[in-house]
Amino acid sequence: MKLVGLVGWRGMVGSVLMQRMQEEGDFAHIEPVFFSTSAAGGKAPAMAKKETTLQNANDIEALKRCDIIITCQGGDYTTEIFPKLRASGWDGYWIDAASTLRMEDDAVIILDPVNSGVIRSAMQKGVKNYIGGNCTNSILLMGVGGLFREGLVEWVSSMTYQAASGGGANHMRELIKGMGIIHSAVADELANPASAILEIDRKVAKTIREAVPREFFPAPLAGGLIPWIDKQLDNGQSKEEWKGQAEVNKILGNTKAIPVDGLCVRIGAMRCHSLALTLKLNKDLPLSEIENIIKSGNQWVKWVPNERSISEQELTPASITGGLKVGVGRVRKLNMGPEYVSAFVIGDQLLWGAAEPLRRMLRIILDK
Ligand SMILES: NC(=O)C1=CN([C@@H]2O[C@H](COP(=O)(O)OP(=O)(O)OC[C@H]3O[C@@H](n4cnc5c(N)ncnc54)[C@H](OP(=O)(O)O)[C@@H]3O)[C@@H](O)[C@H]2O)C=CC1
Ligand SMILES: N[C@@H](CC(=O)OP(=O)(O)O)C(=O)O
Repeated sequence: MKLVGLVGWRGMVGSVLMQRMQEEGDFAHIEPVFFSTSAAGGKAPAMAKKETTLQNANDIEALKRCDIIITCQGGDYTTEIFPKLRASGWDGYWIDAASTLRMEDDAVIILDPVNSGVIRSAMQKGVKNYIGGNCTNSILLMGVGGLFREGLVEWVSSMTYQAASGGGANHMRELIKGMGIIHSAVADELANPASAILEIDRKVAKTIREAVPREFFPAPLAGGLIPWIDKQLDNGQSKEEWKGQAEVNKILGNTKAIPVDGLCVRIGAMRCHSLALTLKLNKDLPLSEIENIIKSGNQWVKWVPNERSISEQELTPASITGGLKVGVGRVRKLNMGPEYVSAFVIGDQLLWGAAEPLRRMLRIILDK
């Protein structure tokens, strides 16, 4: 059995990964070795088999024993450890959730329901570095990958609504704390149906400005939004916006880049990212054909007809969170012309956006 090193397993992405690996029986096919940057020598989690002690995640010799390493420890860890590990002569498979290596020539961005051809051809060529994509891009392609597969997309504008979980566990906690603080500020007035709504609104606005915590987010997210995600680039894009075109085209293995651009916005959802898309197709296709192509993208597409009631119920974080289905709806022709099509895509960013492609890559390697 292959020795598989697991680094970052107790973090937020890592915990979702462990949960999914248990659900899918992945541990039956591997000999796991659990690593930690903070608790080496401690007890490994219950999924451990022979190796029940936590190994030091910074110990190159310990890592070198592994045939495959999966890490969700983050970009700093990858930057520090990966070059040393390769320099030591380690030739195993490196599967990583962090963005550090995504755009390297010797790395493939993994999203096998969309790019299994790219992955398999890289494996044949001996590529050993397989990196999970940015959550927003993975959800975009899980949703409307069928249109890209058919070569129909001339360009796409992607306006995003991204959940707090994209920042990490502390960001999710800050969002909930903020919601509680806002409620507490007007709990008495809310309990009284006769209280004046403008007074409630005044108190809420003051609370959002002055009392909602902003230790992790740069501005209050509860009751608000933040129209910037990640670093600022010289061309005015945020780094998150830049990743759209760079990663989507790399995932698809395109030689000629399809333009992908838009604004990325943080909203007060917990772990579902949503995207409002404008797609310019290179043909005027009937909507029924567009629907069939989108549905044929992969088995996780949850098609939602463009009708009010079902869209309100099914294309929401409440409906999508915690599951692998990626909702696609609001598909219609836009006033700009018959080739311009809208779509709303929504997915759990910790599943397809982070953990799921990693465990599926492990199975691809094990099955090869
Ligand atoms: N959040 C997201 O949406 C996405 C994240 N990623 C990538 O995954 C990486 C990991 O993200 P994420 O899982 O959110 O990071 P976390 O901060 O939740 O976890 C990272 C590590 O922090 C350490 N840690 C310290 N304190 C705690 C604690 N109280 N509970 C759990 N772990 C703790 C753990 O390492 P140890 O056990 O060694 O101490 C853990 O493995 C990111 O840096 C990013 O590169 C990729 C796609 C999406
Ligand atoms: N930046 C994403 C989450 C993330 O970790 O992305 P990446 O893996 O590209 O750094 C968000 O905030 O929603």
